Amino acid sequence: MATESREGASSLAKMMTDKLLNELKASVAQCARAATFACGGSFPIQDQASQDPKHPSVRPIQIRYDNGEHGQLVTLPTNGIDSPAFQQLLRVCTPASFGRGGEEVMYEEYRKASKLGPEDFLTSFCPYEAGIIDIISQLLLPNATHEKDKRSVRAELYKLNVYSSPCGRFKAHVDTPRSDAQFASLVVALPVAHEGGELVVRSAGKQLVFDWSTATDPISSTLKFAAFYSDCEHEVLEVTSGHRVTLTYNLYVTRGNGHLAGIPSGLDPTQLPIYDTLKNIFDVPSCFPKGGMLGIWLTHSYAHTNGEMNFLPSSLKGADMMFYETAIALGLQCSVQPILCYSMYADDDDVEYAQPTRQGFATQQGFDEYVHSEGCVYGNDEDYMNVISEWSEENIRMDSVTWLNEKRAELAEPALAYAVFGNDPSVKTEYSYAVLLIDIPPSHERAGNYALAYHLRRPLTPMRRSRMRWPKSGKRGGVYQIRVLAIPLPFG
Ligand SMILES: O=C(O)CCC(=O)C(=O)O
Ligand SMILES: [Fe+2]
Repeated sequence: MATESREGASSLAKMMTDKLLNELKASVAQCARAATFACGGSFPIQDQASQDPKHPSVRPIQIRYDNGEHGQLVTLPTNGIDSPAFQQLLRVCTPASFGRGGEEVMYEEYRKASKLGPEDFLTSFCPYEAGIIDIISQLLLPNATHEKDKRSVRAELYKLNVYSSPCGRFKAHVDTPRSDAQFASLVVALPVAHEGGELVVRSAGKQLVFDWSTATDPISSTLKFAAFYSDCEHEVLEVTSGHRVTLTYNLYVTRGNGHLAGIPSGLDPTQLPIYDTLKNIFDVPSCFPKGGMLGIWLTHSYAHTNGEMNFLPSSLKGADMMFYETAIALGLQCSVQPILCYSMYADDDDVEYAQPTRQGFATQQGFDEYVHSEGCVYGNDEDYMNVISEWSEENIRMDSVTWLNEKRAELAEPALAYAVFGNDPSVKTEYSYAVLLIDIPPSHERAGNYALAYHLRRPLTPMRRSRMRWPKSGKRGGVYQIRVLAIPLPFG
């Protein structure tokens, strides 16, 4: 009888845990879907720019350039497309290339546009002054509230581009990041009459269309903009009439004091959509009574294998930042870690389908330095396992973590390179994924933690190292300068 009631209680606890975990998984999926990956807006153009926050406007935009003999000035929209100054601007622009496989190529089927580089022109337009950088900071770069060093956005003017009819276009692509600190791109559409040329931005199966055609605004007295994360695919559809003239900016995350962009961090983590769902797990003592580990595969790509530039967790974006903030607000220890999913026993799907964007850095550095400094190479399975295990301080098993979402193969980053010598000598690369691991304390340690934690804005529970040890960074004397936690993929 006693045994029966114990079994009954434990299956009830399991049902409860499953129910709460399913709610949490649905919430994680929902947050990732709803998370912002792009934003945009517009400003009327007036001779006197308005500082009124409810009705902001910008002044006409001046572009100064050199026609080879004299300095020239175009003011938009004042100088229409028939004006000599605008026509000359079109003539001094040169055909725009795009990057493919590490090379700059010209191929009009793919991209038909012309450009001026930032050394070839000056503009009076300033995205900071217009308030655009403030908007981007708030929507695309929320700060972690407990971090001392706040993050800011640095916008760097990249190009003036002209997409003209007929056939002006840029087919679907992902921008090449100019550095590991680049997290997004900004496009500002100048007031020049055109039709077509919509900018389509896609992320995780969702898409946003920014239609800046001036068909409904013939005098085109509006300035429009869009910003999107660097890992978003985007394209410029064909321009069907006129000229679509844009300024593009690369957006970098920098350390700032939180006020550079004029945005005090107004984020209240208890209002985040996932807060209540995660909190439910803690309120129920039968959920993870002895504690546990929750894992979330991060939903954006980060330069997480670059020890110097990754700025994690500060550079977390969108839904990832939301999960991190929520865990911290609940007083939980959590950590962003690279996880090396090595593929010795599993099939190589993850590696084959991965499309890493920063292959050069980690591969070259890892390989060269390993061979030179250690003077040895590895070729058989046993040695391969040695490399992997030397890299990780402690292997944890995948099944010791309760995963709340699926990993996306395209978010893998190259983490480890090594030489294989034999009949067919080659260099192999292993990839890692960035994950957020959240440590759940046993139920008797949980009560009341979150209220105090939210107040203090820092985790209260110490990380229980007996269960999981975090690799130290730069363990291999700076040879790799990246931290790796190796987890064997489950068989099959
Ligand atoms: O002009 C645009 O809207 C986007 C251009 C673009 O994708 C690029 O310059 O990489
Ligand atoms: Fe682009």
